[in-house]
Amino acid sequence: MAKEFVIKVPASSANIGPGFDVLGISLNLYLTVTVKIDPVAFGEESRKDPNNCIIVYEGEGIEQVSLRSDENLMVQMALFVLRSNKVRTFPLGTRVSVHNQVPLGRGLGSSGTAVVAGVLLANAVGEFGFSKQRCLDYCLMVERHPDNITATMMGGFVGSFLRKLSASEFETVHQPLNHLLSPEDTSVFPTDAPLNLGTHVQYSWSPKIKCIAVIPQFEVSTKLSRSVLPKSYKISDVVFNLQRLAVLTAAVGSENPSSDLIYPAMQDKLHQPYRTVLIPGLSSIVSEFTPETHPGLLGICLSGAGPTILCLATDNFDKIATDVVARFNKENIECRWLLLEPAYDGATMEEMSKL
Ligand SMILES: Nc1ncnc2c1ncn2[C@@H]1O[C@H](COP(=O)(O)OP(=O)(O)O)[C@@H](O)[C@H]1O
Ligand SMILES: N[C@@H](CCOP(=O)(O)O)C(=O)O
Repeated sequence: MAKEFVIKVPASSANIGPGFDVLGISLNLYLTVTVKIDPVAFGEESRKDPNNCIIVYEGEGIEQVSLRSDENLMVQMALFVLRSNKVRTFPLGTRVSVHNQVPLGRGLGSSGTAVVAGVLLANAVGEFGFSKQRCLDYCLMVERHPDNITATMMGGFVGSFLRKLSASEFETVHQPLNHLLSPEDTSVFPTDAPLNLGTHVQYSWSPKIKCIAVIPQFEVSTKLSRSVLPKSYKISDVVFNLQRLAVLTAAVGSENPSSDLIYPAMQDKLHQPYRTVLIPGLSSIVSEFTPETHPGLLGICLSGAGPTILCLATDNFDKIATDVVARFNKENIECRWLLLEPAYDGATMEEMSKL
């Protein structure tokens, strides 16, 4: 029996200034995965792969993403979920065609899209019928900051936290990633993901607010960008962020969003100041661009772990974006920019046919 389905997963921008590892918004830029399971058409070819999975890829990341099923993050993630549920490989004749619009290593949550797509892929292939909440558990085993993943999966503007783990859950969750994703012995099924690892809420977002993403032409991996952060913080810096976080989450949902509230509420002392060493121009950009210099601008911050800059605005999108690009150009950094909106549906899976 042949089967076809399409998985569509939006990009995300995490942190939004003060919400480090807490806030995320899904954006209408997509990783789209078309899956065909057809033993007659693809059985012979898929047999060449130890996991019966043919991967075809186009779009962002084409030069760097591995097409081997045991090295590709999305497919590794799907295999982890399949094996957690006692299914060793994909069905014979599985062909996964990826079209990716999400640039890699730019702070737009590409790894989150790959992880979420992988879990939905396994859910569909294995016919497990997991809810999105259960799918999140598998994602949060691998990405231990819930901000991107939760926004990408659930859609819209989202706040989230991870729950406290028992000692045995801690061991399950914190095992080395290669034990989970590239196990040496594929005959041993991994311990299943603990239940309800993440809790989230979806906040209101004014339809007047658009997201300008200014995307530099260089990559900063999230791992590197987290390595420059301090191990502990001054209480005054933590309080600075908490105060702004509380105001920001309500201010962006207002019918008439106010830059008087949003601009100062998007300031941060927990991650951006430390990441300036990796992103030339960052500290000037987030301080020099204001609602006074650029009417229509509501607030400006680093997107995720960077290097993309996120500007929230209600007007003058071209002017704001091209001026940020010009500021990066002064640092000899080329950029492109996109005008984006929240992707409210989050990740979706549509079954096309079952023949
Ligand atoms: N579509 C994809 N398919 C497979 N792997 C991907 C895909 N997108 C991202 N990745 C993996 O995620 C890495 C980037 O993740 P990360 O450093 O967290 O940056 P980002 O800010 O884009 O999430 C890539 O180097 C690659 O290993
Ligand atoms: N809170 C994380 C978010 C990383 O987002 P990404 O889009 O860069 O993967 C962080 O700031 O490290």
